[in-house]
Amino acid sequence: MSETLNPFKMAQAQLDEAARIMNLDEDIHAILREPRREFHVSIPVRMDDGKLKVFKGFRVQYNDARGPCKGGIRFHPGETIDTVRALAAWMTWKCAVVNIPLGGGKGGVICDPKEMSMKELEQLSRNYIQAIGRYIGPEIDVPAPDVYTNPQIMAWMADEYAKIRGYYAPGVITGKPVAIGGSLGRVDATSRGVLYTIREAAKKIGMELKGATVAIQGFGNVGSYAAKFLAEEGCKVVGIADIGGAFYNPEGFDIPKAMDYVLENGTLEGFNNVVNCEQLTPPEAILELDVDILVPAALEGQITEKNADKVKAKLLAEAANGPTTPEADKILRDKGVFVIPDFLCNAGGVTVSYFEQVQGNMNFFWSEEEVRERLEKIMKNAFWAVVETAEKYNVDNRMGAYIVSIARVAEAMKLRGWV
Ligand SMILES: NC(=O)C1=CN([C@@H]2O[C@H](COP(=O)(O)OP(=O)(O)OC[C@H]3O[C@@H](n4cnc5c(N)ncnc54)[C@H](O)[C@@H]3O)[C@@H](O)[C@H]2O)C=CC1
Ligand SMILES: O=C(O)CCC(=O)C(=O)O
Repeated sequence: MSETLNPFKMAQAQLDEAARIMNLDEDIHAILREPRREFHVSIPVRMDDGKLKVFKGFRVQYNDARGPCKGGIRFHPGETIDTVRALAAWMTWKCAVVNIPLGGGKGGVICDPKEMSMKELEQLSRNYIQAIGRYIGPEIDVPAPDVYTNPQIMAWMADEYAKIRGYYAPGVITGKPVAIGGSLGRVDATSRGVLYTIREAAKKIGMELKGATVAIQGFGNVGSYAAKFLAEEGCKVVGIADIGGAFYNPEGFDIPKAMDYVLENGTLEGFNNVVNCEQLTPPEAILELDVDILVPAALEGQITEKNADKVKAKLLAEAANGPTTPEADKILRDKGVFVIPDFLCNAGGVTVSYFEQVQGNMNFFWSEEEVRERLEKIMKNAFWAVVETAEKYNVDNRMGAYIVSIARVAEAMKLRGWV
Protein backbone atom coordinates (compact mmCIF):
# COMPACT_ATOMS: atom_id res chain seq x y z
CA MET A 1 0.00 0.00 0.00
CA SER A 2 1.47 3.39 -0.95
CA GLU A 3 1.96 6.10 1.68
CA THR A 4 -1.02 8.09 0.45
CA LEU A 5 -3.22 5.00 0.64
CA ASN A 6 -2.30 4.32 4.24
CA PRO A 7 -5.74 5.09 5.74
CA PHE A 8 -4.33 6.38 9.02
CA LYS A 9 -2.02 8.79 7.23
CA MET A 10 -5.08 9.90 5.25
CA ALA A 11 -7.04 10.46 8.48
CA GLN A 12 -4.15 12.39 10.01
CA ALA A 13 -3.74 14.54 6.88
CA GLN A 14 -7.44 15.42 6.99
CA LEU A 15 -7.21 16.31 10.68
CA ASP A 16 -4.09 18.44 10.10
CA GLU A 17 -5.80 20.39 7.34
CA ALA A 18 -8.88 21.05 9.49
CA ALA A 19 -6.69 22.00 12.47
CA ARG A 20 -4.92 24.55 10.27
CA ILE A 21 -8.17 26.03 8.96
CA MET A 22 -9.79 26.35 12.39
CA ASN A 23 -6.58 27.38 14.14
CA LEU A 24 -6.92 24.49 16.59
CA ASP A 25 -5.09 24.61 19.90
CA GLU A 26 -1.83 22.73 19.26
CA ASP A 27 -2.08 20.56 22.41
CA ILE A 28 -5.54 19.38 21.41
CA HIS A 29 -4.28 18.76 17.89
CA ALA A 30 -1.36 16.69 19.19
CA ILE A 31 -3.69 14.51 21.30
CA LEU A 32 -6.16 14.06 18.45
CA ARG A 33 -3.46 12.86 16.03
CA GLU A 34 -2.97 9.56 17.89
CA PRO A 35 -5.22 6.85 19.34
CA ARG A 36 -5.67 6.95 23.09
CA ARG A 37 -5.36 3.16 23.49
CA GLU A 38 -4.97 0.12 21.28
CA PHE A 39 -4.95 -3.64 21.76
CA HIS A 40 -3.17 -6.20 19.58
CA VAL A 41 -4.35 -9.73 20.25
CA SER A 42 -3.69 -13.29 19.02
CA ILE A 43 -6.78 -15.41 18.54
CA PRO A 44 -6.29 -19.18 18.36
CA VAL A 45 -9.02 -21.12 16.53
CA ARG A 46 -9.25 -24.90 16.08
CA MET A 47 -10.11 -25.17 12.37
CA ASP A 48 -12.42 -27.82 10.92
CA ASP A 49 -9.43 -29.83 9.66
CA GLY A 50 -8.19 -30.19 13.26
CA LYS A 51 -5.28 -27.75 12.86
CA LEU A 52 -4.89 -24.74 15.14
CA LYS A 53 -4.70 -21.37 13.39
CA VAL A 54 -3.71 -18.17 15.19
CA PHE A 55 -5.40 -15.02 13.84
CA LYS A 56 -4.31 -11.46 14.57
CA GLY A 57 -6.86 -8.96 15.86
CA PHE A 58 -6.99 -5.35 16.97
CA ARG A 59 -9.21 -2.97 18.92
CA VAL A 60 -8.42 0.73 18.88
CA GLN A 61 -10.01 3.17 21.35
CA TYR A 62 -9.29 6.46 19.68
CA ASN A 63 -10.96 9.10 21.84
CA ASP A 64 -13.55 8.90 24.61
CA ALA A 65 -13.83 12.56 25.62
CA ARG A 66 -17.54 12.66 24.71
CA GLY A 67 -18.48 9.18 25.97
CA PRO A 68 -17.62 5.48 25.64
CA CYS A 69 -15.78 4.48 22.48
CA LYS A 70 -18.05 3.18 19.74
CA GLY A 71 -17.43 1.47 16.44
CA GLY A 72 -17.65 -1.70 14.42
CA ILE A 73 -15.50 -4.79 14.07
CA ARG A 74 -14.24 -5.70 10.62
CA PHE A 75 -13.22 -9.20 9.52
CA HIS A 76 -11.06 -8.79 6.41
CA PRO A 77 -7.98 -10.47 4.88
CA GLY A 78 -6.42 -7.05 4.18
CA GLU A 79 -7.00 -5.63 7.66
CA THR A 80 -4.09 -3.63 9.13
CA ILE A 81 -3.60 -1.75 12.39
CA ASP A 82 -3.45 1.50 10.42
CA THR A 83 -6.82 0.78 8.82
CA VAL A 84 -8.32 0.19 12.26
CA ARG A 85 -6.67 3.36 13.64
CA ALA A 86 -8.14 5.39 10.79
CA LEU A 87 -11.59 3.86 11.17
CA ALA A 88 -11.48 4.55 14.93
CA ALA A 89 -10.50 8.18 14.30
CA TRP A 90 -13.34 8.56 11.80
CA MET A 91 -15.76 7.07 14.37
CA THR A 92 -14.73 9.85 16.77
CA TRP A 93 -15.67 12.48 14.18
CA LYS A 94 -18.80 10.55 13.15
CA CYS A 95 -20.31 10.39 16.64
CA ALA A 96 -19.49 14.06 17.15
CA VAL A 97 -20.97 15.24 13.82
CA VAL A 98 -24.36 13.68 14.68
CA ASN A 99 -23.90 14.92 18.26
CA ILE A 100 -24.40 11.62 20.09
CA PRO A 101 -22.62 11.19 23.44
CA LEU A 102 -20.04 8.65 22.28
CA GLY A 103 -16.38 8.52 21.36
CA GLY A 104 -14.63 6.60 18.61
CA GLY A 105 -13.29 3.06 18.45
CA LYS A 106 -12.93 0.26 15.93
CA GLY A 107 -11.86 -3.37 15.80
CA GLY A 108 -10.55 -5.72 13.18
CA VAL A 109 -9.39 -9.27 12.63
CA ILE A 110 -7.17 -10.38 9.75
CA CYS A 111 -9.10 -13.30 8.28
CA ASP A 112 -11.07 -14.29 5.19
CA PRO A 113 -14.62 -15.05 6.35
CA LYS A 114 -15.56 -16.24 2.85
CA GLU A 115 -13.12 -19.16 3.29
CA MET A 116 -14.35 -20.07 6.79
CA SER A 117 -17.16 -22.36 7.97
CA MET A 118 -19.88 -21.07 10.34
CA LYS A 119 -18.26 -23.10 13.14
CA GLU A 120 -14.86 -21.52 12.54
CA LEU A 121 -16.41 -18.04 12.35
CA GLU A 122 -18.25 -18.60 15.61
CA GLN A 123 -15.03 -19.68 17.35
CA LEU A 124 -13.14 -16.71 15.92
CA SER A 125 -15.86 -14.30 17.11
CA ARG A 126 -16.01 -15.82 20.59
CA ASN A 127 -12.24 -16.01 20.99
CA TYR A 128 -11.80 -12.40 19.86
CA ILE A 129 -14.12 -11.38 22.71
CA GLN A 130 -12.16 -13.63 25.08
CA ALA A 131 -9.06 -11.66 24.06
CA ILE A 132 -10.50 -8.12 24.37
CA GLY A 133 -13.42 -8.76 26.77
CA ARG A 134 -11.82 -7.11 29.79
CA TYR A 135 -11.21 -3.88 27.84
CA ILE A 136 -14.73 -3.35 26.46
CA GLY A 137 -18.15 -2.87 28.09
CA PRO A 138 -21.26 -0.69 27.98
CA GLU A 139 -19.48 2.16 29.77
CA ILE A 140 -16.08 1.67 28.11
CA ASP A 141 -16.21 0.62 24.48
CA VAL A 142 -19.16 -0.76 22.52
CA PRO A 143 -18.49 -2.70 19.27
CA ALA A 144 -20.91 -3.24 16.35
CA PRO A 145 -20.84 -4.75 12.83
CA ASP A 146 -18.70 -3.53 9.93
CA VAL A 147 -17.38 -5.18 6.76
CA TYR A 148 -17.92 -8.98 6.73
CA THR A 149 -19.46 -9.04 10.21
CA ASN A 150 -23.20 -9.19 10.86
CA PRO A 151 -25.94 -9.54 13.54
CA GLN A 152 -25.23 -13.28 14.02
CA ILE A 153 -21.58 -12.50 14.77
CA MET A 154 -22.70 -9.78 17.22
CA ALA A 155 -24.96 -12.37 18.93
CA TRP A 156 -22.04 -14.79 19.44
CA MET A 157 -19.88 -11.95 20.75
CA ALA A 158 -22.58 -10.72 23.17
CA ASP A 159 -23.02 -14.30 24.39
CA GLU A 160 -19.28 -14.73 24.94
CA TYR A 161 -19.16 -11.49 26.89
CA ALA A 162 -22.08 -12.80 29.02
CA LYS A 163 -20.01 -15.92 29.82
CA ILE A 164 -17.07 -13.77 30.95
CA ARG A 165 -19.25 -11.49 33.12
CA GLY A 166 -21.67 -14.12 34.38
CA TYR A 167 -24.73 -12.18 33.18
CA TYR A 168 -26.16 -11.00 29.86
CA ALA A 169 -25.19 -7.35 29.24
CA PRO A 170 -26.84 -6.34 25.95
CA GLY A 171 -25.29 -2.85 26.16
CA VAL A 172 -21.82 -4.22 25.36
CA ILE A 173 -22.52 -4.57 21.68
CA THR A 174 -24.97 -3.13 19.12
CA GLY A 175 -26.21 -4.37 15.76
CA LYS A 176 -27.53 -7.44 17.61
CA PRO A 177 -30.49 -9.40 16.25
CA VAL A 178 -33.80 -7.88 17.43
CA ALA A 179 -34.66 -11.06 19.39
CA ILE A 180 -31.75 -10.44 21.81
CA GLY A 181 -32.01 -6.69 22.31
CA GLY A 182 -31.26 -5.26 18.89
CA SER A 183 -33.12 -2.23 17.56
CA LEU A 184 -35.64 -2.34 14.79
CA GLY A 185 -34.20 -0.49 11.83
CA ARG A 186 -30.48 -1.04 12.63
CA VAL A 187 -29.87 -3.38 9.67
CA ASP A 188 -30.68 -0.73 7.07
CA ALA A 189 -29.93 2.35 9.22
CA THR A 190 -26.63 3.27 7.56
CA SER A 191 -28.28 3.24 4.13
CA ARG A 192 -31.30 5.21 5.35
CA GLY A 193 -28.87 7.81 6.63
CA VAL A 194 -27.21 7.81 3.20
CA LEU A 195 -30.63 8.39 1.60
CA TYR A 196 -31.53 11.21 4.02
CA THR A 197 -28.26 13.06 3.33
CA ILE A 198 -28.63 12.53 -0.44
CA ARG A 199 -32.13 14.05 -0.25
CA GLU A 200 -30.77 17.16 1.49
CA ALA A 201 -27.81 17.40 -0.89
CA ALA A 202 -30.15 17.14 -3.88
CA LYS A 203 -32.15 20.09 -2.49
CA LYS A 204 -28.93 22.04 -1.97
CA ILE A 205 -27.63 21.54 -5.52
CA GLY A 206 -31.02 21.55 -7.23
CA MET A 207 -30.92 17.94 -8.41
CA GLU A 208 -34.18 16.11 -9.14
CA LEU A 209 -33.87 12.63 -7.60
CA LYS A 210 -36.63 11.18 -9.71
CA GLY A 211 -34.85 9.78 -12.74
CA ALA A 212 -31.35 10.62 -11.44
CA THR A 213 -28.83 7.94 -12.41
CA VAL A 214 -26.78 6.20 -9.72
CA ALA A 215 -23.72 3.92 -9.56
CA ILE A 216 -22.91 2.03 -6.37
CA GLN A 217 -19.65 0.26 -5.54
CA GLY A 218 -20.16 -2.37 -2.82
CA PHE A 219 -23.35 -4.40 -2.57
CA GLY A 220 -23.25 -5.60 1.04
CA ASN A 221 -25.23 -4.29 3.97
CA VAL A 222 -24.73 -0.61 3.15
CA GLY A 223 -24.54 -0.66 -0.66
CA SER A 224 -27.50 -2.97 -1.29
CA TYR A 225 -29.94 -1.12 0.98
CA ALA A 226 -28.71 2.23 -0.36
CA ALA A 227 -29.46 0.95 -3.88
CA LYS A 228 -32.92 -0.22 -2.76
CA PHE A 229 -33.83 3.08 -1.08
CA LEU A 230 -32.55 5.18 -3.99
CA ALA A 231 -34.50 3.04 -6.47
CA GLU A 232 -37.62 3.47 -4.30
CA GLU A 233 -36.94 7.22 -4.37
CA GLY A 234 -37.27 7.13 -8.17
CA CYS A 235 -33.57 7.06 -9.02
CA LYS A 236 -32.30 4.77 -11.76
CA VAL A 237 -29.53 2.56 -10.33
CA VAL A 238 -27.56 1.81 -13.50
CA GLY A 239 -24.31 0.52 -11.97
CA ILE A 240 -23.76 -1.99 -9.16
CA ALA A 241 -20.55 -3.72 -8.10
CA ASP A 242 -19.08 -5.96 -5.44
CA ILE A 243 -16.06 -8.22 -5.03
CA GLY A 244 -17.64 -10.53 -7.67
CA GLY A 245 -17.69 -7.91 -10.44
CA ALA A 246 -19.15 -4.62 -11.68
CA PHE A 247 -22.28 -4.41 -13.85
CA TYR A 248 -23.98 -1.75 -15.94
CA ASN A 249 -27.54 -1.54 -17.20
CA PRO A 250 -28.63 1.83 -18.66
CA GLU A 251 -32.28 0.89 -18.00
CA GLY A 252 -31.63 0.54 -14.25
CA PHE A 253 -31.35 -2.66 -12.21
CA ASP A 254 -34.14 -4.46 -10.40
CA ILE A 255 -32.50 -4.08 -6.96
CA PRO A 256 -34.56 -6.63 -4.96
CA LYS A 257 -33.64 -9.17 -7.67
CA ALA A 258 -29.94 -8.33 -7.29
CA MET A 259 -30.25 -8.60 -3.50
CA ASP A 260 -31.88 -12.04 -3.81
CA TYR A 261 -29.09 -13.10 -6.18
CA VAL A 262 -26.41 -12.10 -3.65
CA LEU A 263 -28.30 -13.86 -0.84
CA GLU A 264 -28.25 -17.06 -2.88
CA ASN A 265 -24.79 -16.79 -4.44
CA GLY A 266 -22.73 -14.78 -1.95
CA THR A 267 -21.67 -12.11 -4.48
CA LEU A 268 -22.81 -10.55 -7.78
CA GLU A 269 -20.45 -12.82 -9.75
CA GLY A 270 -22.35 -14.23 -12.73
CA PHE A 271 -25.23 -11.74 -12.39
CA ASN A 272 -24.80 -10.87 -16.08
CA ASN A 273 -25.82 -14.46 -16.89
CA VAL A 274 -29.25 -13.99 -15.33
CA VAL A 275 -30.09 -10.38 -16.24
CA ASN A 276 -29.37 -8.38 -19.32
CA CYS A 277 -26.42 -6.15 -18.40
CA GLU A 278 -22.82 -5.41 -19.26
CA GLN A 279 -19.93 -6.55 -17.07
CA LEU A 280 -17.45 -3.71 -16.57
CA THR A 281 -13.70 -4.33 -16.82
CA PRO A 282 -11.80 -3.36 -14.87
CA PRO A 283 -14.45 -3.33 -12.12
CA GLU A 284 -13.19 0.06 -10.89
CA ALA A 285 -14.82 1.49 -14.05
CA ILE A 286 -17.99 1.63 -11.90
CA LEU A 287 -16.52 4.80 -10.34
CA GLU A 288 -16.18 6.47 -13.74
CA LEU A 289 -19.69 5.85 -15.09
CA ASP A 290 -21.54 8.86 -16.46
CA VAL A 291 -24.08 9.12 -13.65
CA ASP A 292 -25.59 11.85 -11.49
CA ILE A 293 -24.82 10.20 -8.14
CA LEU A 294 -21.88 7.98 -7.21
CA VAL A 295 -22.06 5.96 -3.99
CA PRO A 296 -18.85 4.21 -2.95
CA ALA A 297 -19.99 1.63 -0.36
CA ALA A 298 -17.09 -0.83 -0.20
CA LEU A 299 -13.64 0.02 1.14
CA GLU A 300 -11.34 2.97 1.69
CA GLY A 301 -8.94 4.47 -0.86
CA GLN A 302 -11.07 3.92 -3.98
CA ILE A 303 -11.08 7.45 -5.42
CA THR A 304 -7.48 8.60 -5.72
CA GLU A 305 -5.43 11.10 -7.70
CA LYS A 306 -5.34 8.47 -10.47
CA ASN A 307 -9.08 8.31 -11.16
CA ALA A 308 -10.66 11.38 -9.46
CA ASP A 309 -10.51 13.35 -12.68
CA LYS A 310 -12.56 10.63 -14.39
CA VAL A 311 -15.42 10.80 -11.88
CA LYS A 312 -18.41 12.18 -13.79
CA ALA A 313 -21.00 12.23 -11.00
CA LYS A 314 -22.20 15.61 -9.71
CA LEU A 315 -22.89 14.21 -6.27
CA LEU A 316 -20.56 11.86 -4.39
CA ALA A 317 -22.26 10.23 -1.40
CA GLU A 318 -19.55 8.50 0.59
CA ALA A 319 -21.31 5.56 2.20
CA ALA A 320 -17.99 3.77 2.77
CA ASN A 321 -15.45 4.97 5.29
CA GLY A 322 -12.49 6.78 3.72
CA PRO A 323 -13.22 6.10 0.03
CA THR A 324 -11.53 9.33 -1.15
CA THR A 325 -7.88 10.28 -0.62
CA PRO A 326 -6.89 13.88 0.25
CA GLU A 327 -5.26 14.24 -3.21
CA ALA A 328 -8.49 13.16 -4.89
CA ASP A 329 -10.45 15.57 -2.71
CA LYS A 330 -8.60 18.51 -4.28
CA ILE A 331 -9.39 17.27 -7.79
CA LEU A 332 -13.08 16.75 -6.96
CA ARG A 333 -13.27 20.21 -5.39
CA ASP A 334 -11.82 21.80 -8.55
CA LYS A 335 -14.32 19.85 -10.66
CA GLY A 336 -17.19 21.13 -8.50
CA VAL A 337 -18.40 17.71 -7.32
CA PHE A 338 -20.67 18.04 -4.29
CA VAL A 339 -19.32 15.58 -1.69
CA ILE A 340 -21.26 14.24 1.29
CA PRO A 341 -18.25 13.23 3.39
CA ASP A 342 -18.08 9.70 4.77
CA PHE A 343 -18.47 10.27 8.49
CA LEU A 344 -21.55 12.39 7.85
CA CYS A 345 -23.03 10.32 5.03
CA ASN A 346 -22.76 6.94 6.80
CA ALA A 347 -23.52 8.09 10.36
CA GLY A 348 -27.00 6.54 10.29
CA GLY A 349 -25.63 3.19 11.45
CA VAL A 350 -23.98 4.42 14.61
CA THR A 351 -26.93 6.70 15.32
CA VAL A 352 -29.30 3.73 15.43
CA SER A 353 -26.64 1.80 17.40
CA TYR A 354 -26.93 4.62 19.94
CA PHE A 355 -30.73 4.23 19.85
CA GLU A 356 -30.18 0.50 20.48
CA GLN A 357 -28.19 1.35 23.62
CA VAL A 358 -30.81 3.85 24.79
CA GLN A 359 -33.66 1.37 24.25
CA GLY A 360 -31.66 -1.41 25.93
CA ASN A 361 -30.98 0.79 28.95
CA MET A 362 -34.72 1.52 29.32
CA ASN A 363 -35.61 -2.06 28.39
CA PHE A 364 -38.35 -0.46 26.30
CA PHE A 365 -38.20 -0.72 22.53
CA TRP A 366 -39.43 1.70 19.89
CA SER A 367 -41.38 1.06 16.70
CA GLU A 368 -39.41 1.09 13.45
CA GLU A 369 -41.26 4.27 12.50
CA GLU A 370 -40.03 6.01 15.65
CA VAL A 371 -36.45 4.91 14.93
CA ARG A 372 -36.67 6.27 11.39
CA GLU A 373 -38.21 9.60 12.41
CA ARG A 374 -35.52 10.22 15.04
CA LEU A 375 -32.79 9.17 12.62
CA GLU A 376 -34.04 11.44 9.87
CA LYS A 377 -34.09 14.45 12.17
CA ILE A 378 -30.53 13.84 13.37
CA MET A 379 -29.16 13.27 9.86
CA LYS A 380 -30.83 16.41 8.48
CA ASN A 381 -29.52 18.57 11.33
CA ALA A 382 -26.01 17.18 10.91
CA PHE A 383 -26.09 17.73 7.14
CA TRP A 384 -27.05 21.39 7.38
CA ALA A 385 -24.61 22.06 10.26
CA VAL A 386 -21.82 20.74 8.02
CA VAL A 387 -22.89 22.63 4.90
CA GLU A 388 -23.34 25.90 6.80
CA THR A 389 -19.92 25.50 8.46
CA ALA A 390 -18.29 24.74 5.11
CA GLU A 391 -19.83 27.92 3.68
CA LYS A 392 -18.83 30.00 6.68
CA TYR A 393 -15.17 28.94 6.39
CA ASN A 394 -15.26 28.78 2.58
CA VAL A 395 -14.01 25.18 2.59
CA ASP A 396 -15.29 21.88 1.21
CA ASN A 397 -17.88 19.77 3.03
CA ARG A 398 -15.28 17.35 4.42
CA MET A 399 -13.48 20.20 6.13
CA GLY A 400 -16.85 21.60 7.24
CA ALA A 401 -17.63 18.24 8.87
CA TYR A 402 -14.21 18.09 10.53
CA ILE A 403 -14.61 21.60 11.93
CA VAL A 404 -18.03 20.76 13.44
CA SER A 405 -16.74 17.52 14.97
CA ILE A 406 -13.35 18.71 16.19
CA ALA A 407 -14.94 21.71 17.91
CA ARG A 408 -17.28 19.37 19.83
CA VAL A 409 -14.55 16.90 20.80
CA ALA A 410 -12.18 19.75 21.76
CA GLU A 411 -14.84 21.33 23.97
CA ALA A 412 -15.28 18.02 25.84
CA MET A 413 -11.51 17.62 26.23
CA LYS A 414 -11.17 21.12 27.64
CA LEU A 415 -14.12 20.73 30.02
CA ARG A 416 -12.65 17.46 31.30
CA GLY A 417 -9.34 19.19 31.90
CA TRP A 418 -7.29 17.14 29.41
CA VAL A 419 -5.53 20.25 28.16
N1 LIG B 1 -22.39 -1.75 8.38
C1 LIG B 1 -22.49 -0.52 8.85
O1 LIG B 1 -23.40 -0.22 9.63
C2 LIG B 1 -21.56 0.55 8.42
C3 LIG B 1 -20.62 0.35 7.42
N2 LIG B 1 -19.87 1.40 6.99
C4 LIG B 1 -18.89 1.26 5.93
O2 LIG B 1 -19.56 0.91 4.72
C5 LIG B 1 -18.69 0.13 3.89
C6 LIG B 1 -19.38 -1.19 3.54
O3 LIG B 1 -19.67 -1.88 4.75
P1 LIG B 1 -20.80 -3.01 4.85
O4 LIG B 1 -21.79 -2.83 3.78
O5 LIG B 1 -21.23 -3.04 6.25
O6 LIG B 1 -19.94 -4.31 4.58
P2 LIG B 1 -20.41 -5.69 3.93
O7 LIG B 1 -19.43 -6.69 4.36
O8 LIG B 1 -21.85 -5.94 4.21
O9 LIG B 1 -20.25 -5.39 2.37
C7 LIG B 1 -19.04 -5.04 1.79
C8 LIG B 1 -19.27 -4.98 0.29
O10 LIG B 1 -18.11 -4.47 -0.35
C9 LIG B 1 -17.79 -5.34 -1.43
N3 LIG B 1 -16.37 -5.25 -1.72
C10 LIG B 1 -15.33 -5.65 -0.97
N4 LIG B 1 -14.18 -5.41 -1.61
C11 LIG B 1 -14.51 -4.83 -2.79
C12 LIG B 1 -13.77 -4.35 -3.90
N5 LIG B 1 -12.44 -4.42 -3.91
N6 LIG B 1 -14.46 -3.82 -4.94
C13 LIG B 1 -15.80 -3.76 -4.95
N7 LIG B 1 -16.55 -4.19 -3.91
C14 LIG B 1 -15.91 -4.72 -2.87
C15 LIG B 1 -18.20 -6.71 -0.94
O11 LIG B 1 -18.30 -7.65 -1.98
C16 LIG B 1 -19.54 -6.36 -0.32
O12 LIG B 1 -20.52 -6.24 -1.31
C17 LIG B 1 -17.39 0.00 4.68
O13 LIG B 1 -16.54 1.06 4.33
C18 LIG B 1 -17.85 0.16 6.13
O14 LIG B 1 -16.82 0.55 6.98
C19 LIG B 1 -20.03 2.65 7.50
C20 LIG B 1 -20.95 2.90 8.47
C21 LIG B 1 -21.73 1.85 9.08
O1 LIG C 1 -22.88 1.02 14.76
C1 LIG C 1 -21.79 1.31 15.20
O2 LIG C 1 -21.54 1.40 16.39
C2 LIG C 1 -20.63 1.68 14.30
C3 LIG C 1 -20.76 1.28 12.87
C4 LIG C 1 -19.43 1.53 12.20
O3 LIG C 1 -18.50 0.80 12.42
C5 LIG C 1 -19.27 2.70 11.35
O4 LIG C 1 -20.08 3.62 11.39
O5 LIG C 1 -18.26 2.75 10.61
